[in-house]
This record gives sequence, structure tokens and C-alpha cells, in this order.
Amino acid sequence: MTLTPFPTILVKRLAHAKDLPLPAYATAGAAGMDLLAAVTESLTLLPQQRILIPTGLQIALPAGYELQIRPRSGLALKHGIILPNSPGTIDEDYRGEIKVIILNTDKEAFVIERGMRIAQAVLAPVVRGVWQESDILEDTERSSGGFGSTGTSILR
Ligand SMILES: O=c1ccn([C@H]2C[C@H](O)[C@@H](COP(=O)(O)OP(=O)(O)OP(=O)(O)O)O2)c(=O)[nH]1
Ligand SMILES: [Mg+2]
Repeated sequence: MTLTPFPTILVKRLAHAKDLPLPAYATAGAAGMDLLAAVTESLTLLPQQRILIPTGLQIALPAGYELQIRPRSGLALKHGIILPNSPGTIDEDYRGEIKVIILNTDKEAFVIERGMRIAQAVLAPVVRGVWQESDILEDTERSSGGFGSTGTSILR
């Protein structure tokens, strides 16, 4: 068996995250690394409030990759915590602090504590395209149909 080397992500921990562990995969097969809230003190997110949560991390991604910031399903199901820009995009060339935008869609307030695993980050390869203008586009079975044109019932 040949072992594939994992791509390396350079990471710099800012002062407010020095005592926090780096984001980690919760299980051997997890796709996402859980991101920790590097808030200095607990904060309360009211219903319908959205906030930018610092992670205390600056990174340099390997060439040809992005980091996707995605919600955690447990927080979404139990507390209505979503990421309004999901999946958030961390560009390969971004060197600022990674931050997570979270929105409380619940009727209850939600308390974010230091070190809470608030979101997850998935490393993903990027395929970039180039435009080629054309007056003729090959027709297809779908053609211009969209936005529910194929219906919802399997019985048709
Ligand atoms: O959840 C997110 C999304 C983005 N970013 C950072 C990294 C990313 O590379 C940069 C820009 O993100 P995006 O392209 O989604 O935002 P924009 O509104 O298009 O801003 P810009 O004009 O800076 O590209 O902001 C985060 O820290 N967290
Ligand atoms: Mg952008």
C-alpha cells in the first residue's frame, strides 16, 4: 500500500489562540477539521443575530486548494446555528485571520464559549476555468428547463 502524503497547510496562531489546539479531525475518516472559537470571553448570540467569530488562525494553503468553512450539523439541528455564507471560501492567497460568520436562526439565544467547536473546515482542490465565447451552445434534453422543471414526484 502506498501512502499518499497529505497536503500541508502552514498555520500561524495569533496571540488570542496560542493556548487553543489547532483544528483537528474528530475521527480518522472525518472530512472536516473542527474550528474553535477564539473568543476571549463567552458571548451570547440573540435570535436572528449574526456575528463574526475569530479563530485566531492565519494560514497559507498549498497551491491549487481552497478551504471551505461549513456548518456543523449538530449545532444546526439542536440550536439553529447556520453559516449564512456557507460554504465560506478561504482563498489560497488569503493571509488574514480566518473568521466564521454564524447566524442564530433559533428562538433561543445561543452562548458561544472560548474553544467551542463552532464550524468545520474542509480542504478542497480548486479547478479554475477560462471563458470561451460562443454563439452556438449544444442543445440538451434539459435545454432551458430549470428551477423545478423536472417536477418533484417520482410518479411524474
Ligand atoms: O467564512 C469566511 C469567508 C471568507 N473569509 C476570508 C477568506 C477569504 O479568502 C476572504 C474573502 O472571502 P470571499 O471571497 O468569500 O468574500 P468577498 O466578499 O468576495 O471579499 P473579497 O472581495 O475580499 O474577496 O475572506 C473568512 O475568513 N471566512
Ligand atoms: Mg471574493
